Amino acid sequence: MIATESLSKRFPKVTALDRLTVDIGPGVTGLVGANGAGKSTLIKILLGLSPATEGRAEVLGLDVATEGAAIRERVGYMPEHDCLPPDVSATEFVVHMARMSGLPPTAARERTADTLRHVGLYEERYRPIGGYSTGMKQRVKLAQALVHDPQLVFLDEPTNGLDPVGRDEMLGLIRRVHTDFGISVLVTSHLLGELERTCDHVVVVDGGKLLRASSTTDFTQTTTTLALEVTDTDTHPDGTRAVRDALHARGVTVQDGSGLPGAGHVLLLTVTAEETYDLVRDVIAELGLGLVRMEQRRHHIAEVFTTGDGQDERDEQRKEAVGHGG
Ligand SMILES: Nc1ncnc2c1ncn2[C@@H]1O[C@H](COP(=O)(O)OP(=O)(O)OP(=O)(O)O)[C@@H](O)[C@H]1O
Repeated sequence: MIATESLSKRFPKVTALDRLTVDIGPGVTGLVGANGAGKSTLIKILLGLSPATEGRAEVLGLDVATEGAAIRERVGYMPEHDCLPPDVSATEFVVHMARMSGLPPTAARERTADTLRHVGLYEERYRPIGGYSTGMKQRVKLAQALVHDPQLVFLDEPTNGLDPVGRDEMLGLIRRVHTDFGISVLVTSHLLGELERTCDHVVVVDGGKLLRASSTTDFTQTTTTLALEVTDTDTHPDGTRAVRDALHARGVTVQDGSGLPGAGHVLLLTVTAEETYDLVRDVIAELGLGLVRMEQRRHHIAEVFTTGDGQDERDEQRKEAVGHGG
């Protein structure tokens, strides 16, 4: 759906995108990064609204440098900032946007009614937008991005300004944009946890650079830690040590987790493949020990942000994003 190759955007004082190469397929993809990471800049380049300084990019096989208009016909865009006229109703506004994208009057009205219903605006749709809550405004912005039945939508921070309930509702809507209509979605957020729940794929950018791109399950599975606690027996008075030695002998790296508060005799091991679980089960059975606890500590995407040098000015934002995202 989207392919970029060494894409850079330099402003006089800042490099917003730095040789970004990424491929994004169909489905719901999250573009994650702290404020200023370059997400909005990337979206504007992909829509053909802002030229890249270097590199190239394609959206739906169309070149962003030369085919911006064709891209915007096929792609919906929900901008980050409030851009709605306060004195017209949602219906009037969305019909207008549908007409702007080339739909004839009747089709524009029908599509508007369907789309507003889909995003959860009913009677309120006839009232002026100026009196809407933030959540309702976000829904109108989403509706105008969908009304011309695009193949792909770019949603820039759609949960901004929403309370937790509003956020969950918006994330549910975004999921349904794909499942109900087959429209692929690129959604940005600085809140990592919410994209982890909503997206099939996640692309993480930091300081304009690609930090990581993979499926959401890869993100979480490859970093799963297993906490393990076993009983002691007469044969193995220190069951924890026996398991650790046996797992070591089979090439599994095990850490002693007993230093952790309240952890007791706990071993921590990194699960790299499905077979690790079988191996653990076999080792415990062979030693004749009882299993007290086997618990997954699922790591979050947020952790990709904690592996850097931890020194630059983006740190505070990362921490904030991690804190809100879990
Ligand atoms: N028109 C511009 N002129 C100069 N600098 C810009 C311009 N647009 C963006 N930038 C800078 O480029 C960097 C990336 O900005 P961008 O808006 O793409 O980030 P973002 O990840 O979308 O964050 P946010 O969610 O805060 O918008 C920032 O340092 C920003 O200040």
